[in-house]
This record gives sequence, structure tokens and C-alpha cells, in this order.
Amino acid sequence: MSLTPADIAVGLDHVHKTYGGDQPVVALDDVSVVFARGTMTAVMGPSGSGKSTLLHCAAGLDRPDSGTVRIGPTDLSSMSEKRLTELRRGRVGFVFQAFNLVGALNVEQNILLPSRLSGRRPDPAWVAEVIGRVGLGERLRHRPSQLSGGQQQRVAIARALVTRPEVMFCDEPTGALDTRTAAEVLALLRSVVDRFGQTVVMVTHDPVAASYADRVTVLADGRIVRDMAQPGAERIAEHLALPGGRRPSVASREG
Ligand SMILES: Nc1ncnc2c1ncn2[C@@H]1O[C@H](COP(=O)(O)OP(=O)(O)OP(=O)(O)O)[C@@H](O)[C@H]1O
Repeated sequence: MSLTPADIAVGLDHVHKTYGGDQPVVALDDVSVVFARGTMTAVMGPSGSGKSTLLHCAAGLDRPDSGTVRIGPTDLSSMSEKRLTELRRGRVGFVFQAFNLVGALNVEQNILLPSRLSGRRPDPAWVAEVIGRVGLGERLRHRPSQLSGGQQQRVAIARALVTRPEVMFCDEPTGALDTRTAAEVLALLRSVVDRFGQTVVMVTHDPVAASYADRVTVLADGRIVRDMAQPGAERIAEHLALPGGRRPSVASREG
């Protein structure tokens, strides 16, 4: 299926990224990839293969040495730092392994923080819908320290959604969660794709987490070596080149 420009949420074209020093490391080596709107993609690969660098370049957190990165029609390469910051606040959402909530703020204040920072008043109906979807209506006055890990990650997902970003980047969103809680968070991410048409790009080491995605892109040594449409967890595990030939254990996907 060929995509029109309007179908593309994020596009990288011939992106190179090298980290300097005495012995330069090529983190991304001529990477071209597009992430379609309203889909969930898992980015996988061994440690050091370039997954975080790909995510950071795609999100405008880091700049490639060459090649172009687009969010929608917007080319990030020529943008000033100020405009990139604005873009990250309004058009991109982030979810991290360690949740990264502000401990001094309650759930509602955390969720509304990106809107406050971007100076835009969020649509109350949308905020209510997001809070309802993540199931935190009873917990709005709680502090993050009063919540479980899974609840904290749901707050982080709500916070990422509240500006209606064009794309949500998730870096190991279930890395700190037990299997059951991870399954709930993955089902939530899947539902925001299916119900809201949200675009999600998720870095993960876990084949079960990746099996929730529409597509799995595998990196090795800074290059895309595999691109699979809706593979099951078993097939993902078979195709992952893990260091030392170790295969991850695969528990079945719940729910
Ligand atoms: N700031 C940096 N300075 C120097 N080298 C870096 C820097 N960030 C990443 N690298 C190197 O670039 C390569 C790709 O790193 P990256 O973090 O993107 O990999 P990754 O696939 O996300 O790894 P992991 O799964 O361990 O998080 C690695 O060799 C790494 O050591």
C-alpha cells in the first residue's frame, strides 16, 4: 500500500547520525523510514543499535548530521531551537520508561502541564475524554507517589495525549512494569491508536509489547534490517538478533 504525504505522521529520509569523540560511533547509518498516521510501530533491535537515537532525531530532541526529518509536512532540519521547542510542546507527545511525572503536582496538574507550558488552553471536553480513557477520574487529586507504576504510566500517557499530538513517542513504556500492568498499558496505547487515530512510535525490547503494534521495525548497527507487518510475538523473537544469540522468553500476549 503506498502512502500519500497526508498519510505520513513522521518521515526520516537518509538520516545519518554520528556521535563524536576519539572513536566516532555511527548511531544511524542512512535510515529512511515513514510512520503512517493512526498506526502503532514498535522499534526494536539490540542494545546500541540506534533505537533511542532514531526516536530522538524523529522527535526533534536531537539533530541528524545529514538527511531530513519531517513531522507532517514540517521539515525539522531548518528549524531554530526555539521553534523546535514549540513543536515538541504542541505537536509531539512523549512517554518514558521512568514516567517522568512532576512529584509536586497532582495527577490533574501533571496532565495539564504541557498545555500550560505551550500557553494553549486545552479543550475541556477533550481533557475529560482523555482522563476517562486512561481511567484516572478517581485519582485526579493524588500525587504520583500515591499511585502504582501502571497508574503513573497512565498519567504520563494522558499528559502526552492532552495536546492532541501528531505523534506520540514512547521509549520503553513498559520497561519498569510487571507483565500484567504492562499488558494494561499496552492495551491502553493500542486503544488510543484505534479510538483516537493517534500515531504511536514505541521503542521496546519486549516481543510481547511489540506484538501490540501494527508494524515492527528492527535496527542493527544503525540500519533498518527488518520491517514486519503485524508479526506475532513468536515471529518477532525469532527475527531479533540478540547479543550472544540469546532468545527472549515469550509469554503470550494477554487480552
Ligand atoms: N551521547 C552520545 N555520545 C556518544 N555515543 C552515543 C551517545 N548516544 C548514543 N551513543 C552511541 O550510539 C549508539 C546507538 O545508541 P542508542 O542509545 O541509540 O542505542 P539503543 O538501540 O537505543 O540502545 P539501548 O537499547 O541500549 O538503549 C551506541 O553505540 C551508543 O553507545
